[in-house]
Amino acid sequence: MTASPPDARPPLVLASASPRRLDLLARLGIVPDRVVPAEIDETPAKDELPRLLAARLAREKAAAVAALAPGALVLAADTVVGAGRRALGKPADAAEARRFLQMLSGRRHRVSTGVCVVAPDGTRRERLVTTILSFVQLTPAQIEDYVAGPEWRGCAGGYSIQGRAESFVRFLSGSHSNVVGLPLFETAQLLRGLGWLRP
Ligand SMILES: Cc1cn([C@H]2C[C@H](O)[C@@H](COP(=O)(O)OP(=O)(O)OP(=O)(O)O)O2)c(=O)[nH]c1=O
Repeated sequence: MTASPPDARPPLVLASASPRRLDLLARLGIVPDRVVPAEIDETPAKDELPRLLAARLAREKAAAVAALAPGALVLAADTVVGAGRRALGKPADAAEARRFLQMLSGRRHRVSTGVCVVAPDGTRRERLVTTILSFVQLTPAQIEDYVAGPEWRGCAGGYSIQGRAESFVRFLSGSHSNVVGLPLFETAQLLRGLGWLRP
């Protein structure tokens, strides 16, 4: 009889260029074996709802990287800010970040993250997590000040809750890590469900 190898888990590939996702996984004690950012078109389809966009893009990122990483367990995510029916992705420039913050000021909005895992045998598991937030009314000076800094860059909705923008958040209901880019409770559940993480 041959003994099973000490760690028979497939290698984990994180399909993301986001340093936030790497940091969040580290909080679960997980260090991916490889990081392979997915190159996909993130343009929303016409009238696509924000949360459905997040789910679709996570699925597409996972599929794109799974095709490049046979034998691996691939984890991908996508975070979208939803202001009503409008999906706010990563602002292209400061002017767009300013418009996004004006839109979010004094309002309730949702942040949705799609998480998709593809196992080596092609099994796909997904979760879609939504957090509800409410921003205080921002003054024009607050918005200008924020946009003059670096924290809006690369962040859906033009803000980063892990920085100064936490002071804009009057109310949050749901997962905080979901807003930062990866809902940790649900991600751990997915990995446990596939037997990759111990129960
Ligand atoms: C709302 C919000 C978003 N974000 C980040 C999380 C995501 O990195 C980013 C949303 O863009 P995504 O397209 O989800 O991710 P990404 O482009 O950074 O990385 P990749 O596509 O390679 O996985 O916004 C924060 O860090 N803090 C916040 O408060």
